[in-house]
Amino acid sequence: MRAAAIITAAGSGSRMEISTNKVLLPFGGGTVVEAAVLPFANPDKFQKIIITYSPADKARLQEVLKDIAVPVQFVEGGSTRQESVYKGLEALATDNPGVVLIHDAARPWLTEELVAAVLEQAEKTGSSVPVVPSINAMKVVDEKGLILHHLKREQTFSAQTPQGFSYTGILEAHIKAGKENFSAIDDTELWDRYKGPVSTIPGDTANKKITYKGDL
Ligand SMILES: C[C@](O)(CO)[C@H](O)COP(=O)(O)O
Repeated sequence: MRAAAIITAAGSGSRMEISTNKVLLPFGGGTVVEAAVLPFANPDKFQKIIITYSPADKARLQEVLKDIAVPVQFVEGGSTRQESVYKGLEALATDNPGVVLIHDAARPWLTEELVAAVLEQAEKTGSSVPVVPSINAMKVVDEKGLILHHLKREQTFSAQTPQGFSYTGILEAHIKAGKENFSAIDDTELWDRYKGPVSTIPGDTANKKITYKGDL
């Protein structure tokens, strides 16, 4: 069974301090979002790509993504990443893919190899997230700015996207979170809370997320 992908492009990019959506900025002869979507444009592996958008960006996103080799569906995002992903999952109900990969449009350095590795692991175990070891010492800090805990570096990792899950499993996790009004940092947190531990695979240090101006 072929998979589906949800690419989250509805963010406001407030930390970038620019008026344009960062995913529409120029990148490698195209735009950031094109580079983030292209590794999924393999019709043998993916049956559909969902792009979640903010209304102001819809026309431009449609224009830059018009030649993708897999059917692309545009779904208006919500006010949070979690809400946007849930809307994307709902939009896949009739396609009912076996596995869905959820990716940030702001990660343009993604490779086809990492997509294939996430897909393979999610098909095997139901969940998959690429992680890279932390390069800095990680601290838990309280609201007064004081360090509460020093985390063991060998046990701290940065979670990347794409994050892959069984479609029915992650949809169920989102529905349960909605009922409990639980908000998560990403989909692995939802999976962990409602389905069980998430399988990690080695990430790619080049697969960075554009968050601040200097990241580009
Ligand atoms: C999902 C994510 O990329 C994992 O590292 C990250 O949480 C997304 O963060 P954003 O601030 O919502 O872009």
